[in-house]
Amino acid sequence: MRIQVVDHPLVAHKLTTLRDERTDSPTFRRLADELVTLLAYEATREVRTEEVSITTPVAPTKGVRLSHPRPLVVPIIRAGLGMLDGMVRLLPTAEVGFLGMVRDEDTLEVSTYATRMPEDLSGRQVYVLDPMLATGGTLVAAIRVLVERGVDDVTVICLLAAPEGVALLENELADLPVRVVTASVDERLNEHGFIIPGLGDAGDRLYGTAG
Ligand SMILES: O=P(O)(O)OC[C@H]1O[C@H](OP(=O)(O)OP(=O)(O)O)[C@H](O)[C@@H]1O
Ligand SMILES: O=c1cc[nH]c(=O)[nH]1
Ligand SMILES: [Mg+2]
Repeated sequence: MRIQVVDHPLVAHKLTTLRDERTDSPTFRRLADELVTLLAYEATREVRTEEVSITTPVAPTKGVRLSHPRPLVVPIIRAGLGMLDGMVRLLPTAEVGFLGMVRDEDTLEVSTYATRMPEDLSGRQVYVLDPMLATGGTLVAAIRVLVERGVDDVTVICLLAAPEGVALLENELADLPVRVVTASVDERLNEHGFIIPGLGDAGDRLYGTAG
């Protein structure tokens, strides 16, 4: 597994406001959307392309276009939905599949409550969107589903990661073609499985359901 922390002043600036407890839901949604687009620019560096011949108004030339089949983008519902628009802004022709997953707040065990994706994903390149990589349980389960369906290239985009979650992915998915792109690897998890310093509960902050 490879991990890339995007080191860019605009990413750091937006992430700081996102973390701030005073940031309201509308601002949080907008910043998450903007951050994803910045992270996606790095995350799509290895998107599959093919050469094409075109003619400009003055001369023939060669260029590239996205290969077929197009990449599949999979937001992990619920919080990952807050990243979808920012991603498809860069990849407007991507196919979109959905995985609904939630972790039990006490045991931190993950369960899957919705799956809406093509059955056969043989040879597909996939971008998984989930703002938080905490214990890593959610992403390990999600990536296993994708790989079982034939996916051979997975890039995860998350806003924040914890070292514990990164280690779990490294251990559990060691032999799989997985790359994680994030704005930060934070210090640690607390006793409730929350990222420290983190940004709190991403789903609650996106959708105003805290408290
Ligand atoms: O790495 P993990 O320890 O598995 O935790 C990360 C998961 O927790 C959050 O989802 P949550 O279960 O709160 O669901 P929600 O998106 O519906 O709020 C977050 O969006 C991740 O999916
Ligand atoms: O810090 C965390 C950990 C898991 N899920 C969240 O939304 N936040
Ligand atoms: Mg949540």
